[in-house]
Amino acid sequence: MSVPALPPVAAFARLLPAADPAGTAALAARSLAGGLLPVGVMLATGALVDGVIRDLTGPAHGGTGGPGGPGGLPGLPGLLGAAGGALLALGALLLALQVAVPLLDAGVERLAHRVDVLLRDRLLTAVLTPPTIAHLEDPGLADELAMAGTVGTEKVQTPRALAALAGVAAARLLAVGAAVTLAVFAWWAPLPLIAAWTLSNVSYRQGVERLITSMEAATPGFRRARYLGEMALDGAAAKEVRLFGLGPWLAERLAAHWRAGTEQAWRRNPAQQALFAVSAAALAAAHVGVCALVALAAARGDIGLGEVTVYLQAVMGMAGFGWDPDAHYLVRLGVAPVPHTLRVAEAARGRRFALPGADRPPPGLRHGLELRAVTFGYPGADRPVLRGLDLRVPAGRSLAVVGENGCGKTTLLKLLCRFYDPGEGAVLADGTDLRDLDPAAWQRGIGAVFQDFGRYALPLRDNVAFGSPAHRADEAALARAAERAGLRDVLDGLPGGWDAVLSREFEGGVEPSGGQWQRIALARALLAVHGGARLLLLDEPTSGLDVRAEAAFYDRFLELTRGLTTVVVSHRFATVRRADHIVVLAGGRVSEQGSHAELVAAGGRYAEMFEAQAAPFREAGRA
Ligand SMILES: Nc1ncnc2c1ncn2[C@@H]1O[C@H](COP(=O)(O)OP(=O)(O)OP(=O)(O)O)[C@@H](O)[C@H]1O
Repeated sequence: MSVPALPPVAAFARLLPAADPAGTAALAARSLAGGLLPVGVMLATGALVDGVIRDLTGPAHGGTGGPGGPGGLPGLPGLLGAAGGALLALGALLLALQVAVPLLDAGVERLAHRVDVLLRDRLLTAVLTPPTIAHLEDPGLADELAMAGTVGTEKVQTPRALAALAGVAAARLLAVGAAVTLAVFAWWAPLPLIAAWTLSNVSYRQGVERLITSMEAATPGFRRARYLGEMALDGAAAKEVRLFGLGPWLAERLAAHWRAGTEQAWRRNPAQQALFAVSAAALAAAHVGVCALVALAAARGDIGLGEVTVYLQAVMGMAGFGWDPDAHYLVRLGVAPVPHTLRVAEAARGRRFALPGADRPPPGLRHGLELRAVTFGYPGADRPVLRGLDLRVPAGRSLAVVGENGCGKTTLLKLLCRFYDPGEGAVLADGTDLRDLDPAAWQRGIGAVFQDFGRYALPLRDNVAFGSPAHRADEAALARAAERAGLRDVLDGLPGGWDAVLSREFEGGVEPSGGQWQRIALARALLAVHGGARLLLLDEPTSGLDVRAEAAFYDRFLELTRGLTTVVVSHRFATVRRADHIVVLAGGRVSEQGSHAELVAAGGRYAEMFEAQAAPFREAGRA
């Protein structure tokens, strides 16, 4: 089922009651008050003018002749005079406008924030829902996500849009009241004004729609521009930007992307300009015509001054049928992201929320893992990375995967995590296809250190405890994970200990070195194991470690992985050779497998790679 393609304003309006029923009622009341009270003000002004004239001209002219008119007890209007009654009514209406509207505005503002939260929540749920991550690498989704938060270069502000919407709704209501009032003068009098305002609406609406559509079409370019802008600010890129003199290139590319994105949006549109001119002429003619008729009727004595006042105000009030450039633009801009959010949410609907809850026990792994005839290619790629791969990973044993750059080692680990599903074949855990398991529970049962592991600008405690949030306060478990990951020295040197924030971007924060970060990631994976994970995945776990730390790691490799089903990807044979079983990946399949000794003896690709790494050390030893 697809999202019914409601116009953006309608789609937005439909969300309001779900976000905050009371706030929606406040919005409706605010619109009613803002629309109807001014109609009352308009009528009361007419009555006031009439009243003043009657009071001044006395009973002979049909007036009350002032307070306590002739004969009998005066009523309140009598006491005050006709003008006094109208003045009272006018005062009451103006007071109501002054008090009710700001009061209701508070409710509207709360509604705006709740809608914001609702939209964000839907987006977040939609993005986190799939257990796999392929969707996050889809440029189409990245564009939708960008448009769900911004229109072109403008960040969307729901509160401003909603306040503008209340204003537009009130203006429309006032316009209806004004049209009805003017129809009392002549039933057809509102018609030319409605027609002219509608024409002007069309011309403005076309312009804004064109602007928003072209801004949306330019989103991929704006995303690139934003990326370049972030590059200029990003600490990691800052070094190379300076070293390689990339500044002018960055500035030029950034400007080019902005230009390309905005050019289309602001291009002149002669058809729209012509429509705009015609609507302006129609508006002028309609106003002059209707006002002239009102004046003529007054000159003939058909209507009094009070009526003239009311009808002229009604003519002005009918502007609410037209286009308020500021308010309408704000509304349209504010609701523009809604269809994108709904589309992203719709695409994810029906799949259960997949974030593994920390309280959910990870499943055991008793027999092991198997990849059966797995063929897998990344979405959009023209060639598969893995082609009919068969591989067994016995439970409780360690498996090392080696192979040339780009042969698919990391991809294999990602399939084991079910970040992607294979195109053909299956990944099985204890004989069950991963697709038939609860993805959240499965992922919860894995401790992993990827090459691009997370470096969180948070306290060290959180950086490690993310592996098993249930053990966040378990000092002994944290200390053991730190110890086993070789983090003890790092910890001793940190001024804040476990509470030191790992980023110089925050006051008092520290910046760990590359190798220290790697040990932190390892500690996190080991804490996950402590929390019950039964599968440990290590992707180049020692690439950032110094010689001593690396030696300590592989000395402890057997201890770290004992009893655990472990898959380690590494180019370092010092680590690889300690695994129970080793496979060489080539051409998307396992090309060789066995123990280190068996593979060296076989004299194949593994032996070649091992020799290439060992030879320089042997020669250095001889020298
Ligand atoms: N997210 C992705 N989307 C598209 N292609 C990808 C993605 N990740 C990796 N690839 C491609 O898949 C192939 C295998 O990548 P993978 O990272 O699995 O190789 P690897 O054996 O781990 O390499 P290395 O030894 O360099 O770490 C490469 O050609 C790579 O370009």
